[in-house]
Amino acid sequence: MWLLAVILPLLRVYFIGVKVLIYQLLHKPFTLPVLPRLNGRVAIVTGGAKGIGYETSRHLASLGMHVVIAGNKEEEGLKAVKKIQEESGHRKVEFMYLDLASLKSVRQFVQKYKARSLPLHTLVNNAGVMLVPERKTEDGFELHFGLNYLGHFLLTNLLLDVLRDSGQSGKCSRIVTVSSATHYGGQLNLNGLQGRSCYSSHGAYSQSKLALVLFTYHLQEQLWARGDPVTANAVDPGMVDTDLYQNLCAPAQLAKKPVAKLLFRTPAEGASTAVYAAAATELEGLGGLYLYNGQNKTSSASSYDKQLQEKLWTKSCAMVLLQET
Ligand SMILES: NC(=O)c1ccc[n+]([C@@H]2O[C@H](COP(=O)([O-])OP(=O)(O)OC[C@H]3O[C@@H](n4cnc5c(N)ncnc54)[C@H](O)[C@@H]3O)[C@@H](O)[C@H]2O)c1
Repeated sequence: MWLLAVILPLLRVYFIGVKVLIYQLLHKPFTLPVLPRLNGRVAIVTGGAKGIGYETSRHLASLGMHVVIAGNKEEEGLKAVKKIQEESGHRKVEFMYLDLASLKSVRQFVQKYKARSLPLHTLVNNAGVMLVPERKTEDGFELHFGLNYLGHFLLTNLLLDVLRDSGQSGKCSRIVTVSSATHYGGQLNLNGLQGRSCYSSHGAYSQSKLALVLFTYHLQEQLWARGDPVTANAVDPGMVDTDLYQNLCAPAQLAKKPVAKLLFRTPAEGASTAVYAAAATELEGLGGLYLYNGQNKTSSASSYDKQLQEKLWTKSCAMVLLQET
């Protein structure tokens, strides 16, 4: 039983990792097309202070966007802001505190943001943690599920009215959610979402990334049904050399270093699909996509299961105490 619950998710994640690395060995990183200027438009990038999020923030700022880096490490966030401002000469970059592992913090962030009466044209749900030993969020949820998925679920829902009001036909607001190839190995355990009897950090991470894809597709259906000028897409950055791998065990860390040098994407390359989803003209009005290396790909079979999407949505609303619409 333990073997199945712990070893199988680990093997699945490593198998997927090897497949991604082979792909990256054989394919060049995606090159961004020329993107339009986005002066006057506002973006929030969660976890935008480092790694893929930092590169996403930097690129969106270079297109003229007002970028709000939302994160739980103030010093790191302010440093990132300064660096982007100095490099680009673009002043409209700022940090706002947001701890996605706390539903209270998510609500406070949204309250503060709304009090400023700023519009919101792009929300990049990027922040995440991976392979963390068993831990719970402030609200008692398994950490990967609570932070990577539920925090973003609540954040997006609370910001939907601003996104809706800021979008218009032909110029939709955009929600870009960073998932991962590990979602292909993810299994959503609706009866044990808050943790498993045998904890697997690999299973927990994959589950949270699958939940993000299910959420994106269901959200897009709702947006279309209401005729809202907002689109929602999921992106997969590939395997990227960032601090996300800090929780790998020591031997895996050692093995990762040379492999990462050769085969991992740089954070800027990893960010390119998120930037593409956030800004590309050819994606105007398109939603419910799973973008990888700049292309629309098929996500896992279970991510298209409409019943599962609905059940997850209903359960998530109950978990974050949000009234279902
Ligand atoms: N690096 C990869 O190979 C890879 C592959 C697939 C998907 N991803 C996804 O890309 C996203 C970015 O990861 P990365 O590789 O840049 O890692 P990273 O560790 O460099 O960045 C993660 C960011 O999330 C933020 N964060 C963590 N906990 C938070 C919290 N409680 N509240 C708010 N922010 C928090 C961190 O401060 C950091 O800015 C993640 O969602 C990750 O799952 C990464």
